[in-house]
Amino acid sequence: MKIAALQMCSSMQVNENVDAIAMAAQAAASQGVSYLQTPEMSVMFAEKRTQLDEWATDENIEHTLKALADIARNNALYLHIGSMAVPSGDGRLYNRAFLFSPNGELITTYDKIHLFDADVEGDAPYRESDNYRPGEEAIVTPVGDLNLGLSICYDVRFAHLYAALREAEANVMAVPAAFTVPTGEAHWHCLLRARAIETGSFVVAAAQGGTHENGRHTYGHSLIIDPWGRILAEKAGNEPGLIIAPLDLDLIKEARMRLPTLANRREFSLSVNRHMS
Ligand SMILES: O=C(O)CNC(=O)[C@H](CS)NC(=O)CCC(=O)C(=O)O
Repeated sequence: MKIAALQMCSSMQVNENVDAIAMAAQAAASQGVSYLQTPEMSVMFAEKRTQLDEWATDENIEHTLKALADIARNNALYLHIGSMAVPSGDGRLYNRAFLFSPNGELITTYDKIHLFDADVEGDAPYRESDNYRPGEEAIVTPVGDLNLGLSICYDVRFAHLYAALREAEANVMAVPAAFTVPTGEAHWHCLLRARAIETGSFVVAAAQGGTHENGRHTYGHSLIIDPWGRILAEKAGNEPGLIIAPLDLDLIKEARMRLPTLANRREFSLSVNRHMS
C-alpha cells in the first residue's frame, strides 16, 4: 500500500486550502496512493480566534466536510485531514482530525489531546488551551490492511500516548503537525523516529511549512518513517509538496520480532531515596 503526506503552507482562505488538498489528492491517486494525510489546521490556518469563530458555523463546516468527502471519493483514497477547528460546545474549539474512506464516508474523528502551552525562544508564548478544549479519547482505526493510530502535533512529545495506541494494535502512527521552527530544528526528526522505534510502527507526519498568511513560520520537513526508524521519505525544507512511500507491512513484523519490547516490558516499583547528609 502506498501512502502520502502533503506539506502545506495553509492560508486563512478555506477555499484555497481545500483546492490545494484536491489537487494533491489527484496527483497522489494518479501515483497509486491509497492514504493521504494533510497537516494540522490544513483547512484554515487562522490568525485570530475571532476568525475561526466567524467561520465555524454549522453550514460552513458541513459544506467543507462535504467537499473533503468528495475529494476522498473522487480519488478513491483514504483522506486524513490533519485537523480543522470546530466548536466544542463549551465556548472553546476542538483541534479535530477527520478521516474519510475512499467512498467518502467519515470513518472517525480525533480531538488533539495535548495542547501546546509552551514558551519557545523568540516567539510569543503559545497558549493553545486558551482557545481549545483537549480531547480525552485516543483512537485506533483500520485503514485497509493498516491500523492507524491518530495524534496531532504536540501529542508527539507524550510517548505514553503512542504506547497506548501500540497496545491497541496500531502499526502506523499519524502525526500531522504545525511545528515551530526552533523546536522543529531541535526535536522534530528525533521525536518522530523515536515514536517509530519505540512502537515498531510506521510514522507519517504531514507538516505545515513556510511563512503563513497569518505571519507564523512553520518548520516543514514532512516525514514517512519505517518501524526500524529509517526515513523512507522526507520533504526537505519548508516548501509545499507531496511525499510518497510504499509501506511494506513485513517491516512491522520484522522490527517487532527483533525487538519485542511489548513482551519484554516490566512492571516496577519506584522508590525515591532522599539522603540526609
Ligand atoms: O493553532 C493553529 O493555527 C495551528 N496549530 C498549531 O500551530 C499547534 C498549536 S499552537 N502547534 C503545535 O502544537 C506546535 C508544537 C510544537 O511546535 C512543538 O511541540 O515543539
